[in-house]
Amino acid sequence: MAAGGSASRRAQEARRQERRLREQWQAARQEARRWEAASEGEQQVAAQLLVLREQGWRLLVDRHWPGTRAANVDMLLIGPGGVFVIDVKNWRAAPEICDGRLIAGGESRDADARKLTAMTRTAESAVASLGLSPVAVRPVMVFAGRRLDVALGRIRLLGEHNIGPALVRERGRLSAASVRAIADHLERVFPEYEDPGATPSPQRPDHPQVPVADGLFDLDGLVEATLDEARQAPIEQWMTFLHPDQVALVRRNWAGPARISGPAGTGKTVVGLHRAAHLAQRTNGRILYVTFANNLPRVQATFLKSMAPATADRIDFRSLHSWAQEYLRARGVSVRLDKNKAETAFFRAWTRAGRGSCLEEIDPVPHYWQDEINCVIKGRGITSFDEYAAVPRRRRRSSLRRPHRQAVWKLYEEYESYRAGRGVHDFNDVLALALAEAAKHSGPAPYTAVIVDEVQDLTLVGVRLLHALVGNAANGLLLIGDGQQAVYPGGFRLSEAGIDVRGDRGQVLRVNYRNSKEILDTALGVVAEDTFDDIDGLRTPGRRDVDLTYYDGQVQYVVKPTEAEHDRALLDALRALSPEQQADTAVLCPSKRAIERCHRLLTKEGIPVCSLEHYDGHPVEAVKLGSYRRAKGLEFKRVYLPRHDEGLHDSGRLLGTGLSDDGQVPMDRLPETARERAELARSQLFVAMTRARDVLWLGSVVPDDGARPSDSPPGAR
Ligand SMILES: Nc1ncnc2c1ncn2[C@@H]1O[C@H](COP(=O)(O)OP(=O)(O)OP(=O)(O)O)[C@@H](O)[C@H]1O
Repeated sequence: MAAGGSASRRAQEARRQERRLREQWQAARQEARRWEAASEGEQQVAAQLLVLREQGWRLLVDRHWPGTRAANVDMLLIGPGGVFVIDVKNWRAAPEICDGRLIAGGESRDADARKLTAMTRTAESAVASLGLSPVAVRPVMVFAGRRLDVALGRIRLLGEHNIGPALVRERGRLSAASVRAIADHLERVFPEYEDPGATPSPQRPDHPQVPVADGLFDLDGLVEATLDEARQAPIEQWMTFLHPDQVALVRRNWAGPARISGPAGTGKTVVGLHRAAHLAQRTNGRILYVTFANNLPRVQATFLKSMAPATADRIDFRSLHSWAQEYLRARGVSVRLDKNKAETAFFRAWTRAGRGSCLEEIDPVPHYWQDEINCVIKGRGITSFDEYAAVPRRRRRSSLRRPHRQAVWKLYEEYESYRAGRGVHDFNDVLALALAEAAKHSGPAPYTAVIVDEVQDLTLVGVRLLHALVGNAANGLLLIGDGQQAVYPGGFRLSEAGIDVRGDRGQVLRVNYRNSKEILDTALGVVAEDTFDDIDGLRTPGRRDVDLTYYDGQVQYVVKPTEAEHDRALLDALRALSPEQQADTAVLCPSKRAIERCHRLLTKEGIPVCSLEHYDGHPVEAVKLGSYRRAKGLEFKRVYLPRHDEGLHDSGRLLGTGLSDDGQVPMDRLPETARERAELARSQLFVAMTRARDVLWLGSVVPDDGARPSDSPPGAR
């Protein structure tokens, strides 16, 4: 279609809108004039808002504020954009914001702002029972006869002529049925106001006493806003409605650090995001929302911006290490993070102190010992051998006697000496330096609240660092995670970080909103035998009880005798998807090598690919491709796991031990470190599988003479 054609259609539509709005405006003016109780300013504002009624909004005027003896709420407006608590001001002087304070005519008007915020909390509580998140309830101060649009913390200050267009422009979050149900509910909770001291008015409702000004209606603004709104997609359901238990967590007052746990897909991140927005609405400070992974903060920031745009600029979404580096730089502490040089330092140390030592008898793979240094020694901030000799090595399977620990310590000291000699830091050093800096810091905390998502992936030092930023302040630290989804070696307990989340400060979510029974059962089957220790010290069986809400969804097993046939089946399945379907599809692989291979396959076939490293949550018409680890915290309608069971066999394979790599070696006969590796590989596969909403595609290569049964791949048994 030529551009001219669509421009003229748009102009026609705008003219139609304008006619309709003119008629609605006339009717609205008549109606507003009948409200004798309302002040002149209120009548004028009401007339502007009544026009919105034709667009699906409900306006409740002059309501009693429940819980008070005789206070009223000027207006409640409920529509596609949410619930708005409106206070109308007819001030002689123009409102101004100075240093975060509301001023008019040189006088502070903060009391008015506080009162409106308190009214909004009453409305929030009223709709929480319907599952409406506080992000959907917003306070608005409207100034009769003025034009303005500014924010004062959570409150939006709008001129009489700006309010209509501003509200129509809000992204659609409530359906017509929800608007009706919420408005009916609020009508009951906020009954009509009857002024106890008022003398009966002599005026008759149909005798207009207060003239409502003509010609001030912002027709152009409203037409433009209506057209804009029609172009916007509505936001996701979960960005407005939660389970009442989730809303309760979002709004809860915790006296100190708190924790939310629960199996995969139970809405932990959803609660975390709503909580971040809620805290940003209630305080003036900044909120830090941290995860271990680099890609997740971008996606979460995108979601939050759609969900609660007014709070977005006060919430920092960061990965822990990038945040820590920036924190150090801002304090003038020099950091020379160099992953490659640190890696070289380790291998030099291994050559000198590891190779040929008693460590090789336990596990000949240097990476196992590199993990020991990273996750156990440095990850826990251990600086003396005595400490290391006594430490419980959580989630590490090998039992190390004193001579082994001495050998590890020697390797650690060699590594540190090489690393320091090269003048570089590793990732653990960055966190340790930041922790030292945070411990020194006095004065106001840089953040009002810190929310940590996927906390099980952090090290003990990482958690201590984030705790140091807010201490035990009320509503300060919230830790969200699930020990079953730990994808890195090692571990810690919250008590070791000095964090106490006993009683109501440890909450568990149990309802899965993401996976169908078939998909979840398949995923749980992978980790069924793996009892895990969570960060609160609780031992939990691998197969957990989960309540399900989502029933559509299927697992597709594709078993082919050769790699070529397997790859062809994958490509055929992906090519059969429409571009919109591809946009909600992920291909996940256990290793970098497997990702590179898949990337070549897909691009050669002309299938558009977006690396998970670059995905930021905005829809892209391309298949997402990345590692199991990078898929953490994300979800897709369709998830493809090519050769999904190979990682399991590789991890069980024992280098130099003579054990077979066909996966048939009984688990209890595998050496401890191989069992640990296999367990970690299963956790990663579990995470990848639980990313699938509608379709989980599990590919396997089993040669015709293969030892493995062809109807049910091992990963799925
Ligand atoms: N109250 C709700 N109503 C409907 N859907 C919900 C609700 N809560 C969460 N969801 C849906 O469930 C999905 C999973 O939520 P979320 O990602 O927060 O779970 P999670 O527990 O953090 O998962 P994981 O630990 O596997 O990363 C969300 O994408 C959202 O679509």
